[in-house]
Amino acid sequence: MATVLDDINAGVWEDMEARKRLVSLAELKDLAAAAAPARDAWSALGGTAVQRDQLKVIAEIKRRSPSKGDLASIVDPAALAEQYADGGAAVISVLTEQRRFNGSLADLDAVRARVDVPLLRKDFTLDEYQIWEARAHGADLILLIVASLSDGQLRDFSALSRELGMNVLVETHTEEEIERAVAAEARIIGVNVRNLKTLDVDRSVFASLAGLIPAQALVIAESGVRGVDDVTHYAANGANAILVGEALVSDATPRDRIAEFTAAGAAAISARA
Ligand SMILES: O=P(O)(O)OC[C@@H](O)[C@@H](O)c1c[nH]c2ccccc12
Repeated sequence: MATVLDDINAGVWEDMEARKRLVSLAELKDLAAAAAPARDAWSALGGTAVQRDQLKVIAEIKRRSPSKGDLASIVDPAALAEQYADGGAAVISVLTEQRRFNGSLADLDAVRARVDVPLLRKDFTLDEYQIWEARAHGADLILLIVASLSDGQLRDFSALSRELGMNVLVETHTEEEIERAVAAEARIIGVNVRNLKTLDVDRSVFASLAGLIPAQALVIAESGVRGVDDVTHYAANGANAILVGEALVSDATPRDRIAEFTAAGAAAISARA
């Protein structure tokens, strides 16, 4: 039976085929070559040992989702990004998937023009075309979802991203997916507590899997942050960073929320040490 993820990926392919007819790979490569060099998301996320006592926040710009429906209209994504940056977000995630999340590359362009923090192009990466596209539009970090890719694709897509100066966030949801991420030499590994095949959220998945990730890698807790209790829970169980969407886009003062999450995370990490 087709999963939710299969359906999303099918739409992503169709939309990408349409974009390929408008912008050739050769044109994208020229745009990527002309873009300012990628920013260092690894360092921003505290990849250097010194900063591992902090909890970094990856703040996401997300209008809607298949699980929650409409979350926020976000007429001015750049203004939201500015609030995220002011609040101390280490990285800003911009959802560019159109059909289910109502995002676009135009959102990425608008955010890139406004803020200096590293940007994650958040999409369902299925083809190298999207990696060139990400770089051409100013992304510094891309998402690879293990459940959607073969081992060969994981390795090839990671290698291309690195050649373009970008980092890769490799997303997992099971023990086997973590093994595959590690085998592909992923340095930034996310555990999504939302199962993309069913959309069920189970926050306990993070605590049961985070310990399987090698110490050199950065561990990102993805999804399900409602407030400081969830932040504390993820930080206490080994997160170096959290990826937060809904709680920030539906908050009147996302800037303050990020500062609050950062403080709660640091407190939980010092209690764990
Ligand atoms: O809104 P939340 O529950 O804070 O979740 C954010 C982020 O983790 C979620 O948007 C996400 C995680 N992995 C993804 C892959 C594709 C699209 C979206 C996602």
